[in-house]
Amino acid sequence: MRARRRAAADRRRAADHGPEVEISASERELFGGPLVYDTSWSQHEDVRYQLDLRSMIGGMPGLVGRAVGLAWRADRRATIQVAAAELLRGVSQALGLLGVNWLLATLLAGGEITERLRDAVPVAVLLGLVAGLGAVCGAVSTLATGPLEPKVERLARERYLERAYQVEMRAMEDEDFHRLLESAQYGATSARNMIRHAVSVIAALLSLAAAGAVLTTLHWLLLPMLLAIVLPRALATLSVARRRYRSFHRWVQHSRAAAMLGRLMTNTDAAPEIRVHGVGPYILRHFRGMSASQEGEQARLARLAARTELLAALCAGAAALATYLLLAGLLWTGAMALAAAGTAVLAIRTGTANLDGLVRQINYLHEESLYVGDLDRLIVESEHHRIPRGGGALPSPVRTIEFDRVCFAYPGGGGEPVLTDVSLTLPAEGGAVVALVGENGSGKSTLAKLLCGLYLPAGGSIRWNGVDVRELDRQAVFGHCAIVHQDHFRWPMTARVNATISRTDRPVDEERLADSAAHAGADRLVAELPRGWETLLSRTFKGGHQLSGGQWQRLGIARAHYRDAPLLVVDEPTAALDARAEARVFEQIRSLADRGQTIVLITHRMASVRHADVVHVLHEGRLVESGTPEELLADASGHYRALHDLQAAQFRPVPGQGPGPARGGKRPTGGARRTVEVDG
Ligand SMILES: Nc1ncnc2c1ncn2[C@@H]1O[C@H](COP(=O)(O)OP(=O)(O)OP(=O)(O)O)[C@@H](O)[C@H]1O
Repeated sequence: MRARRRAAADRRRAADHGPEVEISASERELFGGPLVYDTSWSQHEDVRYQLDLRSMIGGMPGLVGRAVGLAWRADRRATIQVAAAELLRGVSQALGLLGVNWLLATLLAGGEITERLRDAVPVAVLLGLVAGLGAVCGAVSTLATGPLEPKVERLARERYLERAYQVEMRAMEDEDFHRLLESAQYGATSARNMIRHAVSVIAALLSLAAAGAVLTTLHWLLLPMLLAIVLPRALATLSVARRRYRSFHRWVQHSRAAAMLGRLMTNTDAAPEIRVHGVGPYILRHFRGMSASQEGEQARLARLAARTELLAALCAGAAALATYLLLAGLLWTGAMALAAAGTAVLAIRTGTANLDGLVRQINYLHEESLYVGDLDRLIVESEHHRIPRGGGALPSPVRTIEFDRVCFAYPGGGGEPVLTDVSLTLPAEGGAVVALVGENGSGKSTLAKLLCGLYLPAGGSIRWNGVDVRELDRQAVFGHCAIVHQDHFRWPMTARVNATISRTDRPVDEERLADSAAHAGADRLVAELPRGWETLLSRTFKGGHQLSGGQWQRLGIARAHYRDAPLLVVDEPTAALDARAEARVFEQIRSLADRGQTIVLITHRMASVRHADVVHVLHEGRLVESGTPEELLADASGHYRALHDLQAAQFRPVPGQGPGPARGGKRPTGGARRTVEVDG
């Protein structure tokens, strides 16, 4: 017997949890097996279905209190307005119920009907006034909640964004911190949602309390009876919600993959292949296949929900029947007047009306509070990772920046050293081109980032005129530097913003802007744009314009020039430029150095390095050679020489083939190549 009961319980539980999600044929074919999405940023997927009735009721005051706290910080006046309006609405509901009781008692009292009607008029007027008060309170609450919600969201988002840009780069690359950053981004929207859910919860609770209070005044037994009606429905709502969330969790990868297939069909980049290679029907077939299995799951959930709700309705119905029998008994024995019984029926209906909504709202409130909790945690955590404020002023003028046995490893790099014992001195006064060369991954860009203060060394020190960078005001260090990067960011804004965003601390200087554009060879490009500097450089918006990679690169160079910083780091500046533009950039770099700026040039083009004043060669994170280009070339067994010779060899003529045509000429059918000497 017991075994049979246990088996039945197991079957029920299995039906509740649902079958393991089977790998569909589409999933196997398209993705090579079961999909597992990285949901590590969302730490709360499972919390939704851990919530039970007890923890829900216990946690409710804290949750509502938290929402009120958020609202209070955003707008005290609006918070008071909402609270007062909701409270008054609850009171008006209780008064309304009592008024109905009074009205019924007057109408059902003995005596002439005309007399009874006359007596009922003032009560009816009072009831109307109370109902009007309730309606006005509802309107006031809506009016105040409208602007309050976005204000709460804005404040929370501002806190988030502020912290996001004020932390060290190191933190941005720390896996745990980044996960928190991802998770906390939902905190602002959740804070806003909390206000809405909290207002609904307060309104429903007050309505329930009003009904409960009136029932208690009518007969003490009626309150437990109300709870007996309410409880099964509350439990059913929770159970259906939990089941839905559990299913969501299991099927999330499936539905996301199906949605992704849908998006691929409308993707502009994929559009040519979809048409020419006939990919459309193939994707559509798999989309249909993946969607069909989800439809089955939805049907299963609907069956279970129908069963649970029916069961709950049966229990609630039995409790309601018992309540009405009790009312009949009380009427029969004369323990309750007919008018009071009528009011009780109305109070029971009022009390149970918004119940499903109430349970759901508390559930949401709980869930949203977890994301708001993440935001709070981010605020605390980011304090530990914040770029220190204050610090010593930069020495003036900065003469040298010295790396002394600098070691560095990226937080996400598994502790692998990227720079080891790097010691070098950069002249920071009088103008110079300092080139950093080395193979891919040798640490050149990392060294440049340390130079600009984006990272602090893990070992050794970086000293500005002998002062450790850790003791300096980092904002001042940033202020001393400008960066041109091959992958510089393309701001989806106007050309003007793209060139001047490097100096937002002062109004745009038109003269300097024109000078920067000319310097970067971007002046003609801008003149040809449909709206010149005001042209929007983003296709996301109507009227936006798209630049080519090389054109973006020129704007990036103009941006760094516009910043007008004493130290300019140029990291592979010419990767997307044509040969003429490239030659021009290197000429400009030299002229900037001649005018007093220090240029740190990172490049693989050995031909451009020959104009540098000093070259540092990195190999596997170590500084292996330093010197002028001539000195380094003279060392036949050196790294620099090896890199140089390798690149020069690519331009030598292929044996047996004659010299190529003149620059810009057409290549003859014989396949001859142009000979270019890399170095003098
Ligand atoms: N943000 C990062 N997190 C973890 N590792 C990184 C990060 N950036 C770079 N690295 C690693 O550090 C090493 C040095 O990279 P770096 O970009 O400094 O080299 P590089 O000499 O500039 O290379 P390239 O010539 O290819 O631009 C590489 O092994 C790279 O994988």
